[in-house]
Formats: sequence, structure tokens, C-alpha cells
Amino acid sequence: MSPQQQSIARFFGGSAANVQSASSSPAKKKIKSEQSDVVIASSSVTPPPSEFKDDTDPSESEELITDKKSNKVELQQAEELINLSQVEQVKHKDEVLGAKIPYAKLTEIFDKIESESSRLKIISIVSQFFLEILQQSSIDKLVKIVYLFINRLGPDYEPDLELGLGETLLIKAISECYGRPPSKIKKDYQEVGDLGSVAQKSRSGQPTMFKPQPLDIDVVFENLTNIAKSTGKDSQSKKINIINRMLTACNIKSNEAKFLIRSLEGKLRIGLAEKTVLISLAQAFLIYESKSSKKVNPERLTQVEDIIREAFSTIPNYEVIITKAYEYGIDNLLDHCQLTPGIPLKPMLAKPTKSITEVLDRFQGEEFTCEYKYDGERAQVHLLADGTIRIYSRNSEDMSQRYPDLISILREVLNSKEAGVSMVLDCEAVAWDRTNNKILPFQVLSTRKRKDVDEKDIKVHICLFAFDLLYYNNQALITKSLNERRVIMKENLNEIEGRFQFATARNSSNLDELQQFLDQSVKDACEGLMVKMLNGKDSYYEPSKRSRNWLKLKKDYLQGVGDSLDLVVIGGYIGRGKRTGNYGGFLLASYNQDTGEYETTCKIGTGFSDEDLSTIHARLKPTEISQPKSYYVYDTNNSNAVPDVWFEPTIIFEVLTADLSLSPIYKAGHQEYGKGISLRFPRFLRIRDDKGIEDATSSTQVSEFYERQANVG
Ligand SMILES: Nc1ncnc2c1ncn2[C@@H]1O[C@H](COP(=O)(O)OP(=O)(O)OP(=O)(O)O)[C@@H](O)[C@H]1O
Repeated sequence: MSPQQQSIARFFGGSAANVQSASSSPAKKKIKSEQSDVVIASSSVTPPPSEFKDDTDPSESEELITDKKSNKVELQQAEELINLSQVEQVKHKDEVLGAKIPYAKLTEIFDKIESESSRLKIISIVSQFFLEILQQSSIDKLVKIVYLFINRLGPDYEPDLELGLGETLLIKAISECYGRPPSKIKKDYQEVGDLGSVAQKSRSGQPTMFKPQPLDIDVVFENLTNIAKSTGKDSQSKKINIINRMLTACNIKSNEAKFLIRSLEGKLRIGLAEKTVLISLAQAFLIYESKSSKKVNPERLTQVEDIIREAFSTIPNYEVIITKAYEYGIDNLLDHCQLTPGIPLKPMLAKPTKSITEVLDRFQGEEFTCEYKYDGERAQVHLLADGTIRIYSRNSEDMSQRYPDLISILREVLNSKEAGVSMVLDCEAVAWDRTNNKILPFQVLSTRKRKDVDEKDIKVHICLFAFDLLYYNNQALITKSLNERRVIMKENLNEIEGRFQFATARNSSNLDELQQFLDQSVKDACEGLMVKMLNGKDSYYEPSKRSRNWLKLKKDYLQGVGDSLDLVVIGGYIGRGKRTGNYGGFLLASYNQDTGEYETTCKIGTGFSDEDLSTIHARLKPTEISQPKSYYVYDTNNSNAVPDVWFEPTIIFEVLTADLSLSPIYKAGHQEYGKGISLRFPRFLRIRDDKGIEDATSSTQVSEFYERQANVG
């Protein structure tokens, strides 16, 4: 047991929380309470569908040793686990269609995962659960369950669907609902470090006059959505009201209150990342389709995982993926998940390199092209057939309101196009000096307002540099070569100097010419070069992939590890001397994409201007929390690695490092090396507002940097 788990066990009187499967499920009809935003279940009680009797516990199967590096072993083990689950295929669509799924069933699964450390077993538990839902044909419920697993309420590109309520509001809600003073709740929270467990204990201690009506998946999902969407003057009390009603409805013997509060906080902290959810979904569909779990071919499993991943990177929407996979079958999924204007695809990413020779080694004998690497913000431009223009960030966020000037520029560019043309363009939006006709540094772009932007007030102008065309006139181009995509882009769009231009490019494999081009790019205020495969299959656009077919060569980082790192700020150190009143330094972490944890990787205090420090202080102060999150991995015994204050994970710093070394204190990649990897002489470059917290440099990437350095250096 981790110290956190031990503490929680103590808190519950020495034993784990009494988790009990829901013994009754809510009735068919969902009604709205007098507060129209609050959804509650009706009172009649029907027995749960028999499939929800949990008679298979894959976690009881033999202990498996996970060797992360050996795919083959993983596949064999996965196969064994699937066989162990002995799933019986039962299709009884008509009988159970529309039946409610108790929320307690879901939280029971959460609990199992929380106490499980083997990733394969976790996948088995999750896929088994997904399979049960699939077998009932409850597709809409499966979609909601998947979102509840990843703590979202819809696709990334849909606004206002994020949870992540602050401690203060949740403490208030728990206090009001369970009639305990906030001071007591805070004290308990300080003791166990998990507000969910505090809510659970408070719930258990509260006698109920009447049997509460059970929560089900639909009710919880709808209430959470109402909370996320609630804005404006009365939103605080509205949210508390909805939370109160749900907390009251939580079953006293289940662990619903615990996970409900964690979902409201925006993090389930059960050691489950989105990547694992996708894999589990693939396994569930595979078993569902094969009709028998007796023998699952590991290669077929990998194939299905790839299909689901590819479909998701083109259409990052679980509702579409799950519905289409169910309707048309996995093997036809990609045909039904084609790139669609209006739905941002996950952008292709590049691998870092440290020198031109490394680039030449990689592309030896292949035709490649170099483009300027512009230093601005990635902008995925979508033109819909009805003439609507949308701009999406690297993170799939809709930025159309933030760039009204860009919309005007695009209107000008697209003016001559016939009606009905649709397209998707990959570009970089860069700050532009209209007087001297030149690119301005990223720092200037970052001074633009991010909200309520009125075109006539804009002082920092933009030039959009287009480097790829992914869709044109009802046709996805991502499986054409880059060369062909470029030709179509240039044939169909016209440049307007200083407003819309194509990325400056050169096709050469001569070392001196490349060096000159790299130097020129820096003189022209770019970061360096992007080097891309030009022809053949390897030049296809690979959504969401950090591909070897795109390399980045950043002039400033050739002396370091080849790239900057984007790390999450999880702690702060009180500033002294000149820094009094601000934080003087910060504790940074990488994101572990397998476990969903943040692993410490360095303490940083260099590279900040006074202005940076006060901006950062203003942003981080409201995110201070009294306890480290249970998903922060740090060395509790070393005072150097324990900051003065902890933060909610909200901000990413882009950081430069001299090199990486194994460390006894820090934790990035510790599962792989026994020790963590830390940054030496880290220096702050900037805040990365265009990256979501889970887009931070992953612990796997930190390991890759470390290994490349060991090999190259
Ligand atoms: N010609 C170009 N082709 C592709 N990307 C470009 C180009 N010019 C600028 N870029 C930008 O460079 C980014 C990739 O490199 P960079 O390392 O700066 O980004 P990052 O967000 O820190 O890292 P990553 O995207 O690799 O996680 C792209 O996401 C894009 O915004």
C-alpha cells in the first residue's frame, strides 16, 4: 500500500471502504426536480440486469510480470487474461435496451482499478466492463462511461465540458450536504489528502431518514454536464445545489460519494490514463465481435488497437468511434471515420534532432524537404462547405473567437473560391510587423488577448504560414504524399504577403546548403527547420503521431538535448530577497501516460524575469492546495523535492536543459530505471498556454531524451 492508501485505510478505521455492489437499480423513468438543472431518478425500484452481477474477477488471475519493453510478452499475457475472463457472449438487445446502469457498478470498477497495479489486469477489468455494456447494446451508455473514465463529458473540441471544480466549492458542498462544519472537512482532508474519501466518510456517518434513490450513469452524466455548463452570477449556488442532491443520493454502503467528488475535481486518480481506456475499448470490441473469448490472436488484437487509435486521431470523438464500430464492425471503422471539416484531427508531431548530420543519417537515400519552423501558435484551419471558418489549436480548442483577424484574412484568401468548397489546412499563426514586413518573436504573439477579442482593437497582427493541406473539396488528402498535398495547396490558394503565406521550403540533401538554410531561418526569426519526408507512404500525414518522418531541428537547442521540454508546475518555493512576495522557484513534473500520474523531474529557479515571476504568481496563487495530489509522484523523504506549496496542475513551463541525469530524488521514468531522470541546469523559457496539462512532455519522452543523449553524446 502507498502511504496515501495507508492513510486512507487508517482514516476509514483500519479497513478499506466498504464497497458493495448496488443491490438495486433505479427505475426506468428519469425526472427533473424542481431545479431544472438537477436530474434525479424516480423512486420505483427494479432489480438490476443480471449481467451486472460481477462474477468474474480478472484481478484474481495469476500474477503477471509486466515487461514494458517486450511487446510480445505483453501480448501473450493479454491473451491469457482475455482467456481467463471466459466471457460468454450473450446478445439480448431487446430485453435490456434502455436499462439503467447503476453508478455504484461503475464506482466499484473504479475501486478495483485503484487497488490494482498491473496495467494488463487494469486493461482486463476495464475491457470486461465495456464488453458487458456492449453486449447489452447500450451504446449511448458506453459512450458516457468512457467519458466518465477519462473525466470528460464530450470531445475536446466542444467547449465548456470540463470539470475541475476547486477545493473550496467542493468542501462547501460536502459540508452543506452532510451537515459537517467546513473546518472539520478541511482537517480530515489534510489528514488523508483526498477529498473524495472525506466525502465518503462524511456520507457513511450521516444517518438517512429515507432510502435515497440510487444514482445511475445517465443521471450522473447529465448532472455533471449541467455543472460544467453552468456559468454566470448564480452558477456557484447552482453547482452546489446539484452536487448536494447527488451526494444525498449516494448509496451509504457504496463508494459513490468518493468517486463523485473526484470526478468533480476533474481527476479520478485511479492510475488510469486515456491511452489505457482506448486499448480496453479495442479489446472489448474484439471479444464482442469474435463472439468467443476462447482464443484471441495477439496480432489481431494489436491490429484492432491500431484501428481504434487511428480512427480516434482522425475523429477524436468517442461517440462517433463507438457508434460506428458497433454499427459497421471494427474492420470497417476507418471507412466511417474519415477526416471531416469541422472536427479537428489530432495534429502530426515531430521528433527532435540534435544536428544536421543526424537528419541526414535518418533520411539517407530518401527525398526530403526542409521548411522554416515558425515560432507562433499552431492553427488548424477548417473551411466548411457552408462557408463557416473555424480555427483549432494544437490542443483541438476552438480559437475562432480569439483570432477574428485571422478569419478576415482567410475570407480574403478564400474569396475567389466557388461556394461549397471545404478544406482543412495545417498552419502556424505568427506575429507580424506590418511596418517592416517581418516576423515578430513568439513573445509578442503571447501578448495578444485570449478572450473577448475585438478585431478593431488588435495591435499585434498575424501572418498565417500554411505548411500542409489535409482535405480539399470533399476529399481527405492525408494518404497522398506531402509533395502532392503541397501541389494541391499551392494550385488552389493564393498568398497575400504578410497575411497568408506558404511555409518557406527547400528540397536539398547537401549539408552546406542545409546549414545555410538553417542559419537563414534563424535570421528570419524562426526557430530552425522542420525536415519532412517528401514522397511515398512515409510522407503521408500521420494524425496524432510523433513521427520519424517529421524531424525538428531547433537552432537554440543543438547544444542541449535537442529540444525543450514542456513540464507541469506542481509545486512552488517561497521567494526570498528580490523574489519576496513571489514564488522563487518551482517543482516540475512530466506526465506518465500509462498511469496518469505526474512524476517530478526538477526544481527550477532560473530564466525568470521579475515580470514573469509576478505573472506566474498571480496565476498560480489561486491554484494553491493544502495537500499534494495523490497522483503526484515525488520523494517524500527528501526536503529538496518537497516544495513549500503545492498547486493544482494547471500550467506548463517550456524549459531548456543542459542535459539529463539519473537522480535519487526525482521520479520521471522511475519505473523503468529504478531511479528517476532529472534535468540539469533547467532554465525557464515560457508558459505554454497552447498545451493541455496531459500534453506535457511524457515520462516516456523524458526517457527517450535520456537514452538518445546516452547514445549520441
Ligand atoms: N513548417 C512547419 N511544419 C510543421 N510544424 C511547424 C512548422 N513551423 C512551425 N511549426 C510548429 O512547430 C511545432 C512542433 O514543434 P515544437 O517542438 O515547437 O512544438 P511543441 O508543441 O513544443 O512540441 P511538440 O508539438 O513536438 O509536442 C508544431 O506543432 C507547429 O506548431
